[in-house]
Amino acid sequence: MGETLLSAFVASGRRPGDLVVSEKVEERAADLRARYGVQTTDPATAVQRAAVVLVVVKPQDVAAIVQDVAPHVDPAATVLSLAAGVRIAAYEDALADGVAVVRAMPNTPAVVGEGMFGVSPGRACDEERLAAVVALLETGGRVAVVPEEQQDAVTAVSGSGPAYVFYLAEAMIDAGVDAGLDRETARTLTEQTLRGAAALLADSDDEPAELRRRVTSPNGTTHAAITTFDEHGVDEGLRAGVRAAARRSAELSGS
Ligand SMILES: NC(=O)C1=CN([C@@H]2O[C@H](COP(=O)(O)OP(=O)(O)OC[C@H]3O[C@@H](n4cnc5c(N)ncnc54)[C@H](O)[C@@H]3O)[C@@H](O)[C@H]2O)C=CC1
Ligand SMILES: O=C(O)[C@@H]1CCC=N1
Repeated sequence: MGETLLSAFVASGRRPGDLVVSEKVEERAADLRARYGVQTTDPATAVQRAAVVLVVVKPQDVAAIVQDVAPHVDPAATVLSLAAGVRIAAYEDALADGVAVVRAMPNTPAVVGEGMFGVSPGRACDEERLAAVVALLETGGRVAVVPEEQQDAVTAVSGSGPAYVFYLAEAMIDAGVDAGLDRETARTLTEQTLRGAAALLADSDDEPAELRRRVTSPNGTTHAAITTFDEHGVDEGLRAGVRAAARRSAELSGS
C-alpha cells in the first residue's frame, strides 16, 4: 500500500527529491530508490523535516514505530495513518500536542489511480491540514471525509469492497465459461461490463435500482437472472457480508 501511494505521488508530479521513505528491508529500500528516485533512511530521520508523515505498516507494527518516531515529529506536521483499525487516539496519545493526526482507509484500486479513501481528522487537525491530506490522497483516487465512528462502515464498503467486485467477476467469468465462452473472452466481457456499469453509475444521477430497471426487459433475460439471484438470497447474502465486515473491523480496532 505504501508503494501504491508512492507511485501515485510520483505519477502526479511530486518531486521524488521531496519524498523520504523508510523501509526496513534493505533490498526493498534499494528497489524503491532505483525505481522512484526517492531517498530512504531510518524512520526517526525520515520524519524530522516532514510536513506529512504517512504510516503504512501492518496495524500490529504501528505502536512500536510511532513510539520510535514520536520525539522527532515536528509539532506542525500531520501524521496520516493508513493502518486498518488503528484509532486516532493511539497516535494522539503517543505524539506531542499539536501534531495533527488523520486516519484513512484506502483500497487497492489506488494502484491504478482509482482508489477510494475514507478519511477522519483527529482533534488537532484543522481545515488547512485536512485539505492538504485530502489533496495528497486525491492523487490516488477519491476522498470522503467521515467521522472516525464511521471508519468500520467505510472499511466494510470501500476498504474490502474491491474484493466483493472481484468475487462477482469470478462468478461471471466461470458462468460465462459454463455457458460456452472461452475464458479469455469471458474475462473481456466481464471486465468491460464492470468498467462500463461503474462508469455509467458514476456518471448518472439516477439510483442504481433505476439503472438496473433500464436493463431489465419485461420477462426477459435480466429478469430471469435477477429473479434467480433473489431466490438464492444473493442480495441478502451481500448485505450480511458487508455487515460482517463492519463487525470484524470494529472487533479488530477494539471498539
Ligand atoms: N484497504 C485495503 O485494501 C488495504 C489496506 N492496507 C493497510 O495498509 C497498511 C500496510 O499494509 P501492507 O502494505 O499490506 O503491508 P506490508 O507489510 O506489505 O508493507 C509494510 C512495509 O513496511 C515495512 N516496515 C514495517 N515496519 C517497519 C519499520 N519499523 N521501519 C521501516 N519499515 C517498516 C515492511 O518491511 C513492509 O515493506 C496496513 O496497515 C493495512 O491495514 C493494506 C493493503 C490493502
Ligand atoms: O481485509 C482486511 O482486513 C483489510 C482491511 C480492508 C481491506 N483489507
